[in-house]
Amino acid sequence: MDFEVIAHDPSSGARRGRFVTSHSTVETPVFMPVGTQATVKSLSPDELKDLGARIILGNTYHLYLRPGSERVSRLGGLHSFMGWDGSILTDSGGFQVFSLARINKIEEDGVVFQSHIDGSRHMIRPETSMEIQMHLGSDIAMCFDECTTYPVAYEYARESMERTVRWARRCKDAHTREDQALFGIVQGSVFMDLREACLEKLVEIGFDGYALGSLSVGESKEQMLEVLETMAPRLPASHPRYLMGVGTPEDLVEGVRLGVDMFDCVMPTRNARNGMLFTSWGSIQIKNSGYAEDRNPIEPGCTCYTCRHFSRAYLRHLFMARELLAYRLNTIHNLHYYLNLMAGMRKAIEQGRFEEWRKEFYAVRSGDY
Ligand SMILES: Nc1cc(N)c2c(=O)[nH][nH]c(=O)c2c1
Ligand SMILES: [Zn+2]
Repeated sequence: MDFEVIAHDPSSGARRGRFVTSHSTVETPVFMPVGTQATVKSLSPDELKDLGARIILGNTYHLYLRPGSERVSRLGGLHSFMGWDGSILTDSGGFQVFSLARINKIEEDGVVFQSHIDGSRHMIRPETSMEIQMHLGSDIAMCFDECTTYPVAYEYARESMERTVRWARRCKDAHTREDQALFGIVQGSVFMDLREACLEKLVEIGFDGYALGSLSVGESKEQMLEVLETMAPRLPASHPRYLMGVGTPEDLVEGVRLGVDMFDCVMPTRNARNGMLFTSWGSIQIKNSGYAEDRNPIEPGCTCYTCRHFSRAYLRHLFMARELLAYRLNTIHNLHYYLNLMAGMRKAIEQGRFEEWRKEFYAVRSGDY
């Protein structure tokens, strides 16, 4: 998968890039909406496309358990199964296995766990994760890894990171699908020596892109920023840099400033379903009674379908009545906000004015995060 850096911002590590998969051209920096169970919740592929999404994320753990990756393969692969003709990145399965399933044991060979759906016992090995993702047919697969929680003891973080590197080597050896890129995931928690050692070993193995995992898992913003400031610039400049599972609008801006190219996070879609709507000055909780007769759109000037057609009063009514349309309209707005934020940063980098854009971004925010 060829990654091209088109422009560098003169006053930060921000960069504008592009990569092409067999399904779409992806302009970076990019935000990937999360499509956990072969759907970005409540939206159709056409609506995603209209919002400007060109790559989405699928969860390997979920799709393996239901409907099953071999079934998806028999049905033509994930793109045709879900009717999405853009690009798809599937995560490693590492995160959900460690965060959702009941872990029975982590051993050198892989992880034995019980399904959160029916309690059935499974074992995912690095080779299994590769088989699942090759069956799904995503454009980008992620190496199987252990996503460590926070806090974690240094000794455990070291052993886990070293195992993740051995698993990455096994993933590379087991990955045989030519039309699918494979990214390595840098682990090591908040310990910089472990992070740097991990990156060095992953680069020796050689991947199509490099991700930073186990961030935004409970560490402080300062700790996350410290890892980002140390590691993002060290990820190979000629390859896509991917910050997994992050984050708030501010996290995206700081990640781009430090040279990150790809992001995914459930925040815009999950918060939409909880009635938390993003705006340029911060966020609004639509259920607040103050919006009961507010004829304004979520954000005056927002060009999304929701803001062009509906008032806060109506959106509050739908949310209080638990109408399904509430989740759809809120999701459309929040994803539009995130995708539009990335488009604004891409344009600012092209124009060499990212720092100026960043100052404007913070100037209008009320910091209510
Ligand atoms: N926030 C995160 C989301 C994820 N899907 C992952 C992952 O798949 N692997 N490893 C990770 O560290 C990780 C972190
Ligand atoms: Zn809007």
